[in-house]
Parts: sequence; structure tokens; C-alpha cells
Amino acid sequence: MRIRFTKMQGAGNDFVVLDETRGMLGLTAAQYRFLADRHFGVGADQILTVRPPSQGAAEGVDFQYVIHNADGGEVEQCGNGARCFMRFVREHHLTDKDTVRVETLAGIIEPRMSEDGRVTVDMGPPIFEPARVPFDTAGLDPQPDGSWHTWHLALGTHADSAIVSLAVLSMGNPHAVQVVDNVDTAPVARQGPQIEHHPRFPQRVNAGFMQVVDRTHVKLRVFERGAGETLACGTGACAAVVAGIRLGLLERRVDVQTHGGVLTIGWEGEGHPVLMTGPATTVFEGDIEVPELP
Ligand SMILES: N[C@H](CCC[C@H](N)C(=O)O)C(=O)O
Repeated sequence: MRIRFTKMQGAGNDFVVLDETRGMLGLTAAQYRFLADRHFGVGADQILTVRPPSQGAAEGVDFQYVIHNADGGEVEQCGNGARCFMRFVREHHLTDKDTVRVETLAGIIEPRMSEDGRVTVDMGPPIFEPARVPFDTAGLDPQPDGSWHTWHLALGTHADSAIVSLAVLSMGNPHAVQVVDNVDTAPVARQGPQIEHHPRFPQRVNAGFMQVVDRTHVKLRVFERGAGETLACGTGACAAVVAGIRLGLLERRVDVQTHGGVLTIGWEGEGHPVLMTGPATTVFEGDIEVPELP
């Protein structure tokens, strides 16, 4: 099957974007993996699909937003992708609105195109109940830490064992954030997979490593569920700033320096949504022959 795609990136987190507003492509997980493959396909961290609102969607919803990780698994939310989604629907004349309401597995989000070309997204409120992350706390005691608490988890085998202190929360997708002294020397490659696949995360988890520069600036690296370390993770930046605010380390508006660029995150506290602002860029358009892969 020959399909049209758009390659996009938000702070270096890169995407293949597919337009299914005029008909479904019916791709399999293996075909999503093919599109994401950096040698045999186009190459991307995630595949984003633009669809009309689902049957029974809430009033006023403009689009549905479907996200698959590079490993082919469908996931609930993608922050950098939401900004690229907004740029895509404008550039492809699927809307002339400055703000759209978008239905995701995690609920409704509202991306808004700013004058300066950056995009701001209302990502909805963070979720802290472990069962809703999901995170299995059986036999674990929360560790008092600032105005909140973290969880001490043992990683690895005897040879390279470590106890990490994780702030666990959901932005619709699961995140486990630890504060480190220096992101450049943090053991992302070793601990990232150990955290992602830790048995206490039944749906796996995105592993964040945050260095607090000052109360309004952090550096962040994220080993993403289903994609590995990416140059930036939008929901990861939201989760890290929310955790830092609740740990008493950060103000309510923070610049997050990632390897791929800067995201600005704001959160006014409990019951409020997290607002994320950052870049969204179209890299190129293309066509590709997708093999039949059941
Ligand atoms: N790997 C994530 C999905 C993509 C999130 C990230 N690319 C973002 O910008 O939020 C997960 O499995 O939950």
C-alpha cells in the first residue's frame, strides 16, 4: 500500500503524521513499526494519526488524535506530538481555527497556535493516584519528600543494583521522574530500560531524569516507553515540572531544557491543567510503499 505521510518534529522528538480524515488506512502494529524504523522505513519516535472525532465524541470536538510508539504500541498521550498535530491540521487546511479540541485516549486536549509560531497545549490535569498511573505500590511505603512523596524502587541485579527515588504520576500516560545532580552523567541508558520495564509498572512507564538548575529552569532527559531516549518528551516535561513543584523545588512556570530544544511548562497546582508551550516543525512530505505486515 502506498501512503502519503508528513515528517514533523517538536523539540527534536520526531513523528510520521498520517491523515485519516478522509478514510482509514487500517495499519497494523508491524506497519507502524515499519514506518518508525530509521533504516527500513521513514524513521520516527512516534506515529501520529489525524482522524475525525469518534462516534459519540463530546460536543465541540474537532479531531481525534491516535498515537503509536516506535514499537508499534498505541499510547494515551504525546505532548510534542500535540503541537505538531496543531501545525499539521492548519498547514493541511483541515481547520482554520487557532485552537482545536482534540480527543485522545487520555481525554480532551486543546492545542493553540501562537503568533510566534510556537504552540501551547492545555494537557489537562496531572493524575497522582498510583492505581491510575498505573503503579503497583503493594508493600511500598511512600517516602515523605517536600509537600509530596516519592517511592524508593530497587533496580537491576546485584552487580549493578541501585535504589532510586521516583516521583510517579500520569499525564494520561505514565511517568516516573527522578531528580539527578547532572543529566549529562545520569545513568539514562542503564536505568531507563530498568525503570521502563519495572514490574511495578504493569503498562511500563516513561523514565525522566531531571536536573534542577534553579527554581525556573531544569534540564531533562527522558527514556521513553516504547521508543527509548528521545531528544525531548512533552508529557515528560509536564510530569517533571509538576513533580518538581510538588517537591517544593520549582516555581509554577519553568523552562525545560532538553537535548532537542526548550519547552515552557506552567501549572497552577491541584485541579489545574498543565500548559505546555514549544516548537512544532514540518520537516518534509513524502510517499512510501508500506509492505503487507500482519
Ligand atoms: N512514549 C510515550 C508516548 C510519547 C510521549 C512523548 N513523545 C511526548 O512528547 O509526550 C508513552 O509511551 O507514554
